[in-house]
Amino acid sequence: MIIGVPKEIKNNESRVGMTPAGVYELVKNHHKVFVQSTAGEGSGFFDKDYLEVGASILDTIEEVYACSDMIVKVKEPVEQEYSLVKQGQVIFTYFHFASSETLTRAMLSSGAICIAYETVEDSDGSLPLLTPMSEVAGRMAVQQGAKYLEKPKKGRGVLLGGVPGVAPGRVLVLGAGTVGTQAAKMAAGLGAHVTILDINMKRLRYINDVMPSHVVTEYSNEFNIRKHIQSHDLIIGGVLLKGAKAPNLITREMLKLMRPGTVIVDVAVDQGGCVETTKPTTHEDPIYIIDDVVHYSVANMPGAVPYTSTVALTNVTLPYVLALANKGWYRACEEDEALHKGLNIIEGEIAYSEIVETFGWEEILA
Ligand SMILES: NC(=O)C1=CN([C@@H]2O[C@H](COP(=O)(O)OP(=O)(O)OC[C@H]3O[C@@H](n4cnc5c(N)ncnc54)[C@H](O)[C@@H]3O)[C@@H](O)[C@H]2O)C=CC1
Ligand SMILES: CC(=O)C(=O)O
Ligand SMILES: [Mg+2]
Repeated sequence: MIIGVPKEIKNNESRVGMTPAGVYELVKNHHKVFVQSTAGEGSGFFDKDYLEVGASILDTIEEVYACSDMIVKVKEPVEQEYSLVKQGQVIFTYFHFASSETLTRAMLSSGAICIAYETVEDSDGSLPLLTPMSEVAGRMAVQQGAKYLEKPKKGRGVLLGGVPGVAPGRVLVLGAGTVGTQAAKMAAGLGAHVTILDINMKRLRYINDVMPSHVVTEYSNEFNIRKHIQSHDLIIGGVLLKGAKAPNLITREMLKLMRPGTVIVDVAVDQGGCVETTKPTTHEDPIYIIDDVVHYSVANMPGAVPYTSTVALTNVTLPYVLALANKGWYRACEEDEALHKGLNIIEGEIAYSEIVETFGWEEILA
């Protein structure tokens, strides 16, 4: 098979879909790999590193898409790439379709096979290709939140750890999954008081067992959310309904309950966000303010730490890339239930029911 690795063109996205280690394995399995020139530079992998393990380097993104049976990348294709995607081509990447009807329609009309990292699902319900990036984003959420709580950044002017004689800052985490757990761990490490909410009691029991006593679990309901947003300095959104639009746990009207300078980091933005006023932002221009509440909602947070993120991501994607290349997408998905769940669009038809429900469409499921 011919596999293409384009350079990411989303704002400040410096990750790359494959490292030289991945090329090495594919070439060993008799596949041909085309990497766009400088695609790996932002993550510390140079053209010569790819050439050494048998890749060919192409100058333009057009050439990479044109010659490849399968494209392996990181983020969803952006508008400039829509017309490059070919009928029958496999695109293996994050898509987050539920957050963009435009992207969904573009991929439907391309005739490609879209396999989404974020919906590949193991039999225990875990999401092996989302987890490492959620680990990065959950940890980063506290770093970013702490920064925007500073007064010159428009925050309340609260130091999360506090100091002797002054109470620490308060962090409210919505969702006790991967993002939420990592965020709680980092915030607790800084000395902040943490409240974490979920509707899954198993997750709350786990958090209660492993975290220090200044991380407090509570059930997620509107009453508790309304209460806590009034007294917390930093709110981190890490809620997920797999493949679907995230629920709006904080409505526009609830912003008025918060103190001026409260910071919301809505990590769930890539699935539409769990705050009604969330809209996607970029690393270049990451925040906006509504009702004196600072909103940070960058949809590709791990893109800012590509040295860590590229390796963490490609560690887990490579076995699937190899299976898709060795067996072809149909057999690879037929033989692996986890990968099968990654199928979102197959040659013009939707294969993941939550997308249909999100947009209220009546297309027949593939
Ligand atoms: N912005 C970015 O750069 C990134 C965003 N993400 C996104 O972060 C989100 C969370 O991802 P993960 O932590 O991996 O998901 P996860 O599936 O591990 O955790 C989600 C949690 O939300 C909980 N939940 C569902 N409904 C809830 C409610 N009403 N109240 C409270 N909790 C509720 C679930 O029970 C689950 O524990 C996803 O949308 C993911 O795509 C992940 C990585 C990077
Ligand atoms: C998961 C995701 O959206 C990201 O890593 O950018
Ligand atoms: Mg207010």
